[in-house]
Amino acid sequence: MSGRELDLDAILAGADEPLPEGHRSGLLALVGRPNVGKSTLLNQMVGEKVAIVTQVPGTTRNAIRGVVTRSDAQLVFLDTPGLAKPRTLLTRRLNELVRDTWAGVDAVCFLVDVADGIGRGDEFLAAELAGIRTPVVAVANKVDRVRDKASLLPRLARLEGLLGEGRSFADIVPVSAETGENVPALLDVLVSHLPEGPRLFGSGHVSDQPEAQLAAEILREKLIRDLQHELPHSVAVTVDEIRPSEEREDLLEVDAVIHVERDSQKGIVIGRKGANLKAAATAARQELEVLLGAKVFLTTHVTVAKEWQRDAKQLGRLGY
Ligand SMILES: Nc1nc2c(ncn2[C@@H]2O[C@H](COP(=O)(O)OP(=O)(O)OP(=O)(O)O)[C@@H](O)[C@H]2O)c(=O)[nH]1
Repeated sequence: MSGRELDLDAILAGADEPLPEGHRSGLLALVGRPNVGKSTLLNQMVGEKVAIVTQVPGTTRNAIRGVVTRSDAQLVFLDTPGLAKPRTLLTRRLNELVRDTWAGVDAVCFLVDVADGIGRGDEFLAAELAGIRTPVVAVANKVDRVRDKASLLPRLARLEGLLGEGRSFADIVPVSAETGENVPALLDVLVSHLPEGPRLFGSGHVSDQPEAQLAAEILREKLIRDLQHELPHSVAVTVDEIRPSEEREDLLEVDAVIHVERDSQKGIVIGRKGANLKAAATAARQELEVLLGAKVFLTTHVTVAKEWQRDAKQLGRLGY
């Protein structure tokens, strides 16, 4: 009968999996001029656990390009669009959004092609990256194509100075995305720049709209964080879709349903004068705006799941 019941189980099972102490997680922006090897690197990093995912149709600009889940860490890679020449008000605004994303992620992974050499496209991006506080890890890709290994050192030295005076890369890691050489070391370096925290995605479940799933998990994490003493794990969150607002082009609408098991838990989730729910929803919205690169309008609805599941007639009326 109700697929909804199964969904809840899957979400709760994934989110409750025990994680080792010191587990890290975070968002990373993958930045680099066209053809430097971003897709190749991502495929190499995610390996079999690949979760290359489609973009939310509409105004979402930061697609989740891949999720790397290890036993000790989870890395969520965002692909931000390229910066355009700031000729019009629109391109200026769009560039601002890209910069906001770079500022809001935990680390930026900046790829260059050391075989081809560093060019004006890289310099342009580096100048933009120099203005943010987020740690930037420079990845010198395509080392397999540099035949004369002695020439690698001056190339890396040039890369080192690229951010300009007073600003340096958090790390510089030479790799070959094609052969996989040194890619495990790069992953370790990236993980070292992430904060401690639980997985953003449950264990391997990636839906056909992973941004919606991630939105649900972010809100659940905020609720659990605030209410863990009163509400041990008996809360699930579902988001069916993220859709562009019909009224405002730059706005995404997210409707979240919070499922609890008992009426008493509903009161706890909502809190006095709605304070608990408001605090969790605000924190979740702020994180989602970074993730999706757009303004987010988040609505929440709390429902007592057990009662729904028991009442077959009611479920029928609701279309389950
Ligand atoms: N030899 C070699 N080739 C590579 C390496 N990484 C990527 N390539 C090749 O470089 C080309 C571009 O790689 P992509 O991964 O598509 O580059 P991208 O940065 O995702 O490109 P855009 O989607 O245009 O931004 C492809 O032909 C890859 O096979 C590498 O480490 N060594």
